[in-house]
Amino acid sequence: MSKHPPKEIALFAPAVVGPALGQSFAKLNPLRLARNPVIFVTALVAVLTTVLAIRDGVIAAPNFVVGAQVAAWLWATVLFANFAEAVAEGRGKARADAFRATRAAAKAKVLLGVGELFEFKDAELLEPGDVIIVESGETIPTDGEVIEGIASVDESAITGESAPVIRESGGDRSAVTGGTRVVSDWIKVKVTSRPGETFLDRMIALVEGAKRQKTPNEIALDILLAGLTLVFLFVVVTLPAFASWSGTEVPVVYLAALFVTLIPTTIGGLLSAIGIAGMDRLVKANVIAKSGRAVEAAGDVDSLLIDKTGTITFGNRMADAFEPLPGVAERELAEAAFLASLADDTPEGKSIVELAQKRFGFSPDSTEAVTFIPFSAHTRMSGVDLAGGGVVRKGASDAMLRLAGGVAPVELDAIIRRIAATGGTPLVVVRDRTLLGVVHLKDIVKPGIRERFAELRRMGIRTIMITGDNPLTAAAIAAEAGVDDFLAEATPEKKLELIRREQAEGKLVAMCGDGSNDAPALAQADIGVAMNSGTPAAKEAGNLIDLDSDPTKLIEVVLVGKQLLISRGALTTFSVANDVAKYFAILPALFVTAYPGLGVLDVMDLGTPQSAILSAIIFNALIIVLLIPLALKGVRYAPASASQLLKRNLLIYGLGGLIVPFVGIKAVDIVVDLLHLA
Ligand SMILES: Nc1ncnc2c1ncn2[C@@H]1O[C@H](COP(=O)(O)OP(=O)(O)OP(=O)(O)O)[C@@H](O)[C@H]1O
Ligand SMILES: [K+]
Ligand SMILES: [Mg+2]
Repeated sequence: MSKHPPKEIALFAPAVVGPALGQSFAKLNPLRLARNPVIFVTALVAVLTTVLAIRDGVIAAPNFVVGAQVAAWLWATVLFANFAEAVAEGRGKARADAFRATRAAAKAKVLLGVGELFEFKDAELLEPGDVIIVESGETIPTDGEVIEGIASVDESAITGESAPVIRESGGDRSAVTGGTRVVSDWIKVKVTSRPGETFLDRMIALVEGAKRQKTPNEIALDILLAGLTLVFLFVVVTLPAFASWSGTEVPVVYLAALFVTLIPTTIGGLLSAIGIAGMDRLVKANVIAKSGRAVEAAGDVDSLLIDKTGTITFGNRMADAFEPLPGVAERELAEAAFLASLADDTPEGKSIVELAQKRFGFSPDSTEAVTFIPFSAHTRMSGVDLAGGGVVRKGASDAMLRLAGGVAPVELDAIIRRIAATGGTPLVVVRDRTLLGVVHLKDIVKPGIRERFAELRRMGIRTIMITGDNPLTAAAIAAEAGVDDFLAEATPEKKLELIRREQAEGKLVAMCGDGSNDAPALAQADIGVAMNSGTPAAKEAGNLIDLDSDPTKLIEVVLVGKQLLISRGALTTFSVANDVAKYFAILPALFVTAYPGLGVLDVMDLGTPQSAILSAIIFNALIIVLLIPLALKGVRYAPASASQLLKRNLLIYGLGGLIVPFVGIKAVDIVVDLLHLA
């Protein structure tokens, strides 16, 4: 049964915390520490203070007791930062382990190309191009494309969704994933993945964060934090000169403590945990991100391109009626539509065949030898060339009018308008350049979609519906769904062009899609969400994959991205603001003998200079641990404009960051005093 990873992994689940504690020490490896400049510098200072403490111990200097404690707390600071990252990674690892357990070490039935003859082969030895047969009850051994047959497939091992899905040849539901199970019927599958490179393999690596790269934003923030560190280094190394000029001598360990409290250790320690947690939140929403960059970009998206059919509408467009032009019998129209759909394995084509059979009892075998012209999103039509020279086509009205070489007769126009006004798709049927009439394909706007678009508008995101349908149908659906704009009669080229145009205006564009036709647009978009049910080409081109194949998921992806950016901003603000209190703690402690006037800075009225320094360094370490839950869960986010959010966060995290340490350091100082630590 389903071993899908649990959705909720408790923040400090023992299975995560245990290994994370070990990892905190493993991450002391200088090569790993060096990835994080602020924490690396903190570790260097910890080494320095440790050496000084040993020296002071040997010569029994009076500074020893405080110095040794400072060194210990500096190591704790580094370990806490490592722990934050390890906990964030641990949640991903726990999910990856659950996925790993579903990997089947099955035997595959490889067809030999002669009838139904097959031989058994180890699943790990399957090569792209092999054709396998998978029958009811069997696990699909690797990724592939259905080339024959139709089956319901239980994908719960990967998606956690228990309802089986249909997988069939042709169309956009032909991709199957290794590790899922056929629950009825059979399918012939052409293998598309190399051993070890299946979707499940890659998903495990992504969820685990094994190849996590820093995003450009993270690198930029790292550079900024490193710059701040350098500035404070300069400040601190010049202090002894001032001090000696005024006749005070400041012990090096105090300077070291001051330095570490001043540099942005809080955000430095939590930065990578915030990024990992963002990707983990997406996994929880059943979306796999191929890069952290895609998640961040989602948070900044300006325009959202959304397919009409199947995304805004339910998309199982079904033929509902044959509407002939005056002078054409309904049966004649139905027969032409039937012929033009015989080899059309799109849902639209199949439904036309069904309707024609139901109404007029046509049978597929009675047809003359024919050449089939499959549907393509470029031509927006499909049909047959009959052996006797007849040409039958059905398709979008503009395409059919071009084919028939004329303008629409008023009667045709009236039918098209009537169908389009209800949001239906009119398919015009032409036989030998004669317009016969229209097939009415029905579609329904999904309930609740309007509210979701309203939510996006509140976030300042523009929604654009794209469809291959005619402008009238598009306008009807657009109005009903409440999108901001639409592009009708779209071909894959026009989609691509629209994305490029938006990007040229400096906008960040997101889109989702499932068909091979969508692959170029998915690749061009800044955020391309591919449906898991889609074609392998689409999944390859997207930078996010939605395991539930729910196109409205884009909205959640945007929310997670926004929350990631806002969490990082809020914690950076907090981190910088939070250092201010430390000047008030440490500066008076260092210089109050030389400059008694500095005593006014000691607003916290701390016990002794030593306890002040120790309290500041202890608080500086503890705040990292205290903020881990916030870094992992993310700052609360409700749709609002950027300026509202900025105001709110400056108030909470800026002001909070200023005030909290005054209270915190004072509290630690009281404890330090009580325990006579300094
Ligand atoms: N099987 C088919 N045979 C002939 N014409 C079709 C068929 N399916 C769709 N069409 C016509 O081609 C047009 C384009 O179809 P396409 O699938 O590219 O876009 P769409 O489904 O209308 O919109 P979306 O981009 O939202 O999926 C349709 O609007 C319809 O008029
Ligand atoms: K600090
Ligand atoms: Mg379509």
